[in-house]
Amino acid sequence: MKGILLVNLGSPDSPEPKDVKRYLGEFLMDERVIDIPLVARTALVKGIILKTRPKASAAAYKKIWWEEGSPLIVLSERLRDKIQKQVDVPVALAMRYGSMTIKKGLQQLVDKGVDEVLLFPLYPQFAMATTETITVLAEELRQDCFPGLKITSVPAFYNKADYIEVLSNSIKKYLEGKDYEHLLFSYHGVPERHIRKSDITKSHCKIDNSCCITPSKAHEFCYRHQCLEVTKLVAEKLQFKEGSFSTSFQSRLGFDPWLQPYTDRTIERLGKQGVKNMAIVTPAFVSDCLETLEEIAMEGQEIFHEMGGENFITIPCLNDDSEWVALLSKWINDWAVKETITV
Ligand SMILES: C=CC1=C(C)c2cc3[nH]c(cc4nc(cc5[nH]c(cc1n2)c(C)c5CCC(=O)O)C(CCC(=O)O)=C4C)c(C)c3C=C
Ligand SMILES: [Fe+2]
Ligand SMILES: [Fe+2]
Repeated sequence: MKGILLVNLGSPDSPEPKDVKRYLGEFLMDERVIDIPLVARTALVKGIILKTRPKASAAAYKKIWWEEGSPLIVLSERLRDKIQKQVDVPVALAMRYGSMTIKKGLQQLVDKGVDEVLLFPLYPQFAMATTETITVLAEELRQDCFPGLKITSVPAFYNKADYIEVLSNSIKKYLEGKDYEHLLFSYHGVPERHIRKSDITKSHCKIDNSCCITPSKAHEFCYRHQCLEVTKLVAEKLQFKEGSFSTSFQSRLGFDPWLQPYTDRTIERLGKQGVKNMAIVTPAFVSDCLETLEEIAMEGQEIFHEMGGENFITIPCLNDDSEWVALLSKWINDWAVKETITV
């Protein structure tokens, strides 16, 4: 029997510093997130980051935490439940980090008689820290704990026409009747080094103005290309005028160069340039989370107001939007019934 495992990033068990510390320890010790040798990673994460960051992160989590739990987890559960109503195969949900492990998710499916799993990383764009870390861990678990299981992974779906349509519709619906001069597409950043490491040609990605718009097979695994492409395809679909939208990257950590331009500096610049009304959308996340609800909707808004901006519109992620649920259910049904994955 077939079954689906949806996988999102994860959250701490609670917004208390001890739970945030445990969660960040697992997250940041992932070699596909902080991709330096183990000894240096351990020294950096355990010796420096985990000594100070959990307290500050816990304070941020407390500002956005819901009565039912972490927004990212609650919204992912709502998505799973709605999809389950539209597909005939069992749907489970797991998180790459934290207590809702991929191992538990696979076990839930196996307990229901599943022997063929569609592994669905809930990330539109490929990155070492998104799709790759999930598929690698799932394969390790299959070999170690579930040798009889067949696992098929859904690749990044950033350029699929039906995904772009659903995303565009949600942006359009949310902005209907609202006044704004500029729409910023803000994606989670990654260190530039990650882009070079994922370049399968080992020569294409220069992280300049041209590589990501010059056709290359590197783009199948280029996070920067895939982010820029989502902006381009949505802007084409919604017929945005040149100059009325742009792309930036948020949530950088540490001192290495990360993808630019940075979101906080872009918001600052827009405010300084006299933009009074801006909107912001965050298409690297399918569920609202700390990075959208705190970093963008709270901190981003504060920066904009300090720079003289007046109206800051944050567009929700796709969350459990009905068109999004219908699209994911269609992709799943195509796989379960027709043996094909259209994504
Ligand atoms: C597109 C998705 C994500 C990528 C790529 C990504 C890369 C990445 N992240 C960090 C460090 C942190 N990220 C944090 C939170 C966080 N990150 C993502 C998604 C991506 N991260 C999400 C959805 C969240 C929110 C989780 C939630 O519970 O709501 C955090 C924790 C918060 C904080 O202390 O700032 C850290 C740290 C690195 C180093 C990285 C590298 C590629
Ligand atoms: Fe590129
Ligand atoms: Fe992150």
